[in-house]
Amino acid sequence: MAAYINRTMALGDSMISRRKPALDEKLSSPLQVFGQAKKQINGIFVNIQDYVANASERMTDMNIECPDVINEKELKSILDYRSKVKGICEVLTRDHMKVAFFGRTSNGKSTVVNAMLGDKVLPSGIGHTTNCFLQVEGSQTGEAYLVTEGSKEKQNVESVSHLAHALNYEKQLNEKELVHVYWPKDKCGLLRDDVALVDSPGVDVTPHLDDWIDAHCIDADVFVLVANAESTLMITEKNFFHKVSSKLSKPNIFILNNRWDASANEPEFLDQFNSQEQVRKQHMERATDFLVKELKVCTAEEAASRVFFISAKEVLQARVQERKGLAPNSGALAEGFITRYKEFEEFEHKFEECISKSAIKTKFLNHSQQGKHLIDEICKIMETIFKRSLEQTKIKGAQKKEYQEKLNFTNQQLENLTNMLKIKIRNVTDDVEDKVSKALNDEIRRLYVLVDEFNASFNSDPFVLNVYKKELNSYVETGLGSNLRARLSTDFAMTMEQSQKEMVAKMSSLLPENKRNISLSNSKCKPFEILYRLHCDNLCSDFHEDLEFKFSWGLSKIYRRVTSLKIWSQTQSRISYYPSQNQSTSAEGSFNNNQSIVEQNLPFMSRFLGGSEVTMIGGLCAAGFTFKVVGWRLLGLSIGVYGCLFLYERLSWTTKAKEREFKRQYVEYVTSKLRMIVDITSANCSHQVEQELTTTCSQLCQLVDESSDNLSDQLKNLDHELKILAKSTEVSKNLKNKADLLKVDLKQFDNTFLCQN
Ligand SMILES: Nc1nc2c(ncn2[C@@H]2O[C@H](COP(=O)(O)OP(=O)(O)OP(=O)(O)O)[C@@H](O)[C@H]2O)c(=O)[nH]1
Repeated sequence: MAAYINRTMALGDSMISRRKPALDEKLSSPLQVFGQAKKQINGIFVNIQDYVANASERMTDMNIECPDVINEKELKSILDYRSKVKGICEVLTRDHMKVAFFGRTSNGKSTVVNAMLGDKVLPSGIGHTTNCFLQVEGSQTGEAYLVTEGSKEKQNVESVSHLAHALNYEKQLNEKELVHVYWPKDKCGLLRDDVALVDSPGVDVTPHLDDWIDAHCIDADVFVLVANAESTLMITEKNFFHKVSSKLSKPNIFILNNRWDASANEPEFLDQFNSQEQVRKQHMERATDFLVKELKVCTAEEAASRVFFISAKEVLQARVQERKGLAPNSGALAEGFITRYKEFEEFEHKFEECISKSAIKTKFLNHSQQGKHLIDEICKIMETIFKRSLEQTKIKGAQKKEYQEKLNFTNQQLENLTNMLKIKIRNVTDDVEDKVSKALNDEIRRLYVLVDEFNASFNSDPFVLNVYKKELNSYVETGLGSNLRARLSTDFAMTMEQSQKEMVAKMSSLLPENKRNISLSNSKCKPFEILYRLHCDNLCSDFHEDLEFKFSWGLSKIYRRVTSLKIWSQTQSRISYYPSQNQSTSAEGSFNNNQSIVEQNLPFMSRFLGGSEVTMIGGLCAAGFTFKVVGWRLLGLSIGVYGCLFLYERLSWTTKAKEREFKRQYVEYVTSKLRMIVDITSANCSHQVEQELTTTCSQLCQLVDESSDNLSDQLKNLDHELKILAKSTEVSKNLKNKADLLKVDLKQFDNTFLCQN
């Protein structure tokens, strides 16, 4: 992102340093206008190239970071513009003004080129000397050399004779081929100002005029027809320019009537000054007609400044003299030399004006239009990206607001629901505790029925009895458990299911729609069931049965009964006195309580009465003896009946009776123990329910938390995307503004260099 910002700043800086096109008023030659225009459009295109390179980099980053804003097609267009601009820049650096010289052989084309260059650069002479196209242009290195077509080899050229020799050596050169002659720029003003001069073979020596035009004339800014003033315009010359004008729209054509010195020195003209004027007038009319009426390349007024009567030979000689430091007219002056020289200079001036204007138009108008079109296209893309960024910012902003509100609402609702569910869970667990407590008390009361139904074989042998006790414990535990389940499971399962459904319904309203189909992990396998952990083995670990025979009419028993009746009546009176304290105690419970009081006092009584049944019988015998005096018969009968009773009970003390007695003691013991754990068991069951419901609640809360976390993550992503969108909005806006500035530069260039021409 930092690189992204740096590049934005770099682009800003580069745009600040852009140059404003303006025409320098102090130019010495019209050719320099072309140079200035070239420099300025080059500068503009360098800025466009920087701009497109920066835009490409930024759009590539944007395409990666925010593909919704710029699509592949737009990115490709911008990337393609880089090569287009590069191509234009390359063409711009190569752009120069080009003038091509045509005419019949020996009309003096090479001499005219040399005269314009002010030096004997190209070979000239009688007969067909130029056998291919020769383009003279400025050498960047300051050296003189030539390069033949299709070759990159530089052949050094030291002088014109050397060049002629080199060209002769290349005899195999085709007349259509082009040889580039690079001549030091400092030796010639024209070359300094980017003018390339193209000499050609005579138009009368080739049948391939069309090929010539296609190969060498299409990009020429000015054509110079070098005619021979000693003769009239020939059909071959006219023919050639007809072809040129049919292929190019209004080519700039100059007609030079060369060898005007020779015409002036013709014997018949020497005494007839007027005749020379007539010849000039005749040439002028024919040339004007040719340009205006036949070729239709200019108006009659313009034609007056397109036809000249010169002597290239004289101008060349004068300029070579001047170059040598001699006076240009140091030799014998031919008649009318000054006038012809001045006319040549006038031609040069008109030519410079014409080629500069023409070249600016032909070379730079196209580039400027291409540049404007390209900038327009980029502007459109930037505008689209800007609009899309704003649109996306709006959408994402609204989305962010919606998510934020949703998150706040979810958190608030989650807090409210959690509090509500806590209360709900507390109510359910309280209810469960009450129901379990009630059901367990009921089962304890009905314990004797359960124990009575246990029908494993009983044996009073201690070892077997231990096994019997274990089995009975297990049986009671299972029986109690299944009875409790039968009474409570359906009710609890329904309560749990209803509570869980209620929780799910409430919590799912806080979840996204696609996640509302909740399946709880704790309700997957089987319905919830409470475990009643009674642990009868532990409860009865201290249980010790008493299976010794006890005579029911023994003295200790009688005493026990009497005492228990007395205590029972006392307890009853206490119950009636404190009824509220004993409301929950049943009659059976009171009885058991009384019994336990009796049992507490039993050891003392037993000691007092002799400790055993046998002792008591002995006591009775002693008492009978006392009653001997009362009557043996009555005493004997009583003893007999008492003995029979004892015998009957002793004989009735069978295994079955022991089993009954064992079960009675067991029920009595287990009942007391179970009553002690009623509260713990019911609390334990309610705790299981609470745990189950709390687990459900926390699972649901976790789901809601996950969805809240998702929302938070989405909010973070949205924040990030909004930051990128803000950048893309800023970047596209900046790039569009900068493209507008470049467009202004191009328009200003057009106004300065193209519209005024
Ligand atoms: N008197 C006179 N002779 C000229 C003038 N210009 C050229 N010549 C001579 O005409 C002959 C041919 O000149 P070139 O410059 O070689 O003619 P060209 O048209 O280039 O001929 P090719 O290259 O063969 O097509 C040379 O001997 C020149 O010196 C001129 O203005 N006056």
